[in-house]
Amino acid sequence: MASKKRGEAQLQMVINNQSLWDEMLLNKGLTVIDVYQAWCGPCKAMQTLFRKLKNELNEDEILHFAVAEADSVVTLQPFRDKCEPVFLFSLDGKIISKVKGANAPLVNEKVIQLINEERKIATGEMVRPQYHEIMFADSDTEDAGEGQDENADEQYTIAIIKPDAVLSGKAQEIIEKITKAGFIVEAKDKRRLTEEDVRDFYSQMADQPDFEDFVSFMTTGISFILVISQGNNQQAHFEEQESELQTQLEEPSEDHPEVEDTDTSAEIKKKQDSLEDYLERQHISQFCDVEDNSINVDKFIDIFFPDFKKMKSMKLEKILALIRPDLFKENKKDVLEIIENEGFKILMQRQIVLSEEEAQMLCKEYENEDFFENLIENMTSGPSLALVLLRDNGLKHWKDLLGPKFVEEASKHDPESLCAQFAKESLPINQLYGSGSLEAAEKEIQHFFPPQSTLALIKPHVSYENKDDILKIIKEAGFEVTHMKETLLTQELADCIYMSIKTKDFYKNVLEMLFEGPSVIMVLTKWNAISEWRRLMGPTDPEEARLLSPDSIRARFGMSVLHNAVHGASNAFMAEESIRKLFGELCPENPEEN
Ligand SMILES: Nc1ncnc2c1ncn2[C@@H]1O[C@H](COP(=O)(O)OP(=O)(O)OP(=O)(O)O)[C@@H](O)[C@H]1O
Repeated sequence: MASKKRGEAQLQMVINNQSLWDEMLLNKGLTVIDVYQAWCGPCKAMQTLFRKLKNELNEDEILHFAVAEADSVVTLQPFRDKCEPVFLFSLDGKIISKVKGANAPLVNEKVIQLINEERKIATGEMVRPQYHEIMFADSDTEDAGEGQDENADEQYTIAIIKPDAVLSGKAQEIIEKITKAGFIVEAKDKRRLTEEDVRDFYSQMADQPDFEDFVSFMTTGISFILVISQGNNQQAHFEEQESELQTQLEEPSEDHPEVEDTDTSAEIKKKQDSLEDYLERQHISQFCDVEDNSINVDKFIDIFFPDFKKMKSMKLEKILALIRPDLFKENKKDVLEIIENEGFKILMQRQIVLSEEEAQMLCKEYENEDFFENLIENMTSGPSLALVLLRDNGLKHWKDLLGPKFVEEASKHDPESLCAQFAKESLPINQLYGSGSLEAAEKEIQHFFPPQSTLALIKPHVSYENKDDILKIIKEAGFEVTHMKETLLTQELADCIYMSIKTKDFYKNVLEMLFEGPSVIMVLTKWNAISEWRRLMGPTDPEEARLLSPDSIRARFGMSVLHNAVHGASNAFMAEESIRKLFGELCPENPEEN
C-alpha cells in the first residue's frame, strides 16, 4: 500500500496489520523481521546485509525478510515507542529470538546458523529442535544486543490461597495486597483441589502427624491458585517496604522476634524479592502457601494451567464490554475501578442509548428466553457504557471476571463474580456484557467505535525540537499514526489545508509561518478522531489554552496564536479533502457517521 515501500517490497514483505503478521508466521523456514516505528521507518543500514544474505545463501524458499510497523500489529505492542530497532527471528510459527539494535554481525551469524540448521533438517541430518517461543517483555532495561529466550528469564511462583480464606472473602484482599506490592498475577484459577493435587503440592509435609486432616481440609472447598511473577515495578515498592521494615527494627515486637539489629539494606532488599517473605510480613502467610522451586513450579504450572505458555504468547486482546443501563446509572465508578484494577486498559469509552437492533444484536443468545422482550426494553431504556478493553488474554480474563450469565447461578456458585456482585432485580442476567469471541469483538468494536481519520500537522516552529514529545502524546491518547511525512509545504498544499481561512487578513502570516521550515503531516486514526484531535490540540490561542486546557498540546508547546504548534482539520469534509490532497489514494474514506 505505501508507495515509499514499493522499492523494498521484493526484499522485505510489509506487515502492517495483525492478519499479515499471522500470515507471516506461516512462512516456511526462517523470517527475519525488522520491527520499526512509523516515524523512523525500517532500518536502511540492515537492508544491505539482508540483500547480501539473500544473494549468498540463495534460499528463497526458507529465508524471508519482513518489515513490521510496531504500531499496526497488536502482537508488537511491547515494541511501540522504542527508538532502537529490533530484529525478530520467526521459525516454525514461533518467534524464537530477538536482536536489539542494528547489530549486523550478530544478525548475520544467527541467520547463517539457523539456515544451516534448516538445511540439515531438510536432508534428515538433524531433527528439528524444540524451539522455545520468546516473550516480548515491555522493558527498557533489558540489555542491548542479543535477546534471549525470555522464558528462561521469567521466575514464577505458584501460590495457593486456601479454602478458609476463599470462604471468608479474604482471597481478593490477599490478591490485591500482592499486586499492590508490585508482584504480577500472571494466571489465576479457582478450583477445588483433588487429593492428588494436595498430596503432590504439599509432599514435603507428608510425614507430619496431622497431614491427613490437612488433605481433607484442602479438598473440601475452593482454593485460588495463582502464578505470580516478580514484576518490574517492585523496586517502586521497595522504599515503602524498607521503611516498614525499619520501623519493625526500631520497635521489635512479638510478631517479628527474628528480625535482628544487624539487618542491613541488602538484607531488606533480599526480603522484598520473595513472595513468601512478603506474605509473612503481612501476616497472611497462614492463608496462602507458596512454591518457588523452579522445577516444581514448572510442574505445577503444567498441572494447574496447561495453557499457561500458550496464554502468555497470546498477547494483547481487544474486546467490547458494555455496562447495561441500570448498572451504569448506579455503579459506573465501582465497575470502572475494578476494570482498571484487573489490568485492563480502557482504550475507548462511549455512553450510548442502544437502538432496538443493537440491543438485539448484543442479546441474541437470550432471544428464546421469556424475558427477552423485557431485556430489550431495559437495554434501550437509557444510556449504557460501551468500552473497548485491552489486556493480555483479555477475552478469557473478562469472561472469568463476569462469571456465569445468570444471576441465580452466579450467586450460588460464584459470589465474587461481577454477575453476582452487581446483580439488579430488573434483569435475571449479568449486568455486564463482553464479546463472545475475538471475531465478534472486532465486529462489535467496528460497529460501536467506527474509526475516523483526520489530518494533523506539527507546525515548523516545533517540528524539529518537539516532534517526538508531541508524537508520544498523540499515541498515548490512543491515536494511530496511519501516515506521516515531513515536508516543506507549498502554497498549493497550504491553501488546501487552510481553505477556510484563505480570505482572512492574517492568512499571509499563516503562510509565512508555514514556510519557516518542514512540517510533520499526519493522518491520525481513531474513533471520533476529528473532535478528539481538536480536543487534544486545545484552543487556538496558547494563552487561552494554558488557562482552559493546560494539558493540551497548544498549552504545552504553543507560543502565540500563529505559532500554536499544531493544526487539525475542523470537520469531516476538510479532513477528507486535505488527506486526499496530501496523501493521495492511500487513505480510505471516513465512515458516514462517527
Ligand atoms: N487572529 C489571528 N492572527 C494570526 N493568526 C491567526 C489568527 N487566527 C487564527 N490564526 C492562525 O490560523 C490558524 C487557523 O485558524 P482557525 O481559525 O482555523 O483556528 P483553528 O481551527 O483553531 O486552528 P487550525 O485550523 O490550525 O487547527 C490558527 O491555527 C492560527 O495559527
